[in-house]
Amino acid sequence: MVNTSSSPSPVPTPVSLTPIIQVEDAAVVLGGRMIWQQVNLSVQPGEFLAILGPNGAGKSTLLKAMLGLLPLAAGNIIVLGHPAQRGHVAIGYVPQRRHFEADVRVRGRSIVRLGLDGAHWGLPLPLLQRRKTRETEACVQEAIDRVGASTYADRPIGELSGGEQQRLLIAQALVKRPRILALDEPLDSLDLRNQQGVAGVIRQVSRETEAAVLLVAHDVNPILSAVDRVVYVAHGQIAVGRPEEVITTETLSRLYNTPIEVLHASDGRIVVVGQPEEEASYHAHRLR
Ligand SMILES: Nc1ncnc2c1ncn2[C@@H]1O[C@H](COP(=O)(O)OP(=O)(O)OP(=O)(O)O)[C@@H](O)[C@H]1O
Repeated sequence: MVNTSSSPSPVPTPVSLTPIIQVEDAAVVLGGRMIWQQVNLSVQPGEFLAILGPNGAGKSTLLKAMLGLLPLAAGNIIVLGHPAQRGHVAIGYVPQRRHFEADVRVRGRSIVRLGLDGAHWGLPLPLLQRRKTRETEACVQEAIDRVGASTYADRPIGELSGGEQQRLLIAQALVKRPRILALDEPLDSLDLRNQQGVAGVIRQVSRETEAAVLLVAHDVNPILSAVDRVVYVAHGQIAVGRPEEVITTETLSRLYNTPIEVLHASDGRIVVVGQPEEEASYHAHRLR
């Protein structure tokens, strides 16, 4: 495994030295297959980490393991000083592929408020009866303002664009002022401008609130200027470090154990060439 803790050019250490998440020699097995193993990772408050890798590599699995949603086959994951635990109140989570159909009439503001009502892990449940205290509404408004959604927060969510819905879902995850923000492919299906916009919002939130961000993405390019470090998941292992340290021909070839070429386009984009199919290259090795 490549890990910058032993790299000659270490990642600048954020102000706090106490990790908010510590992953130690962790492994996950699903359906009799080793998804990844010997994973070591330390996340500091205020850090923005992108979890990258090909389809099926185990990115969502890594996020879910850190959220205590999946059991480990080996190792430990410590979150805020305790073993990773499902439903931690200090974690805001936006699961993969959530969107609202056009006929959903619930206002965006109500979707954000659900983050305070205990229905924030999973699809919104029928609206719970609750008292609209001034404090509650102030928290909801603060989260809406943070993601820049105040102009459309009172419209039915089903009428909003994918990018607008995504901002409101992030606001829902933010409403309890979490210390960790876990976002599974929040940029999926957005155009480039919206990807960069949402990434910028997340970056700003993390700077202002010191929340650690774990963001699963397929493409590093829209978030390149926002992230501190990347966690590249491939071939059952991870590589961790700054994008320019990890997304290199040398590191990715070592990770995949096959020649990979990393090209830099004239517009600054990074292109990874020769990435093997994850299913064929690693997961074909079933555990006995
Ligand atoms: N509950 C499960 N039981 C068995 N296998 C599973 C289960 N959940 C996920 N997997 C498998 O684990 C592997 C990793 O899945 P995961 O969703 O973490 O990948 P990913 O990198 O997030 O992929 P994608 O980019 O396609 O979302 C995949 O091969 C998937 O089929």
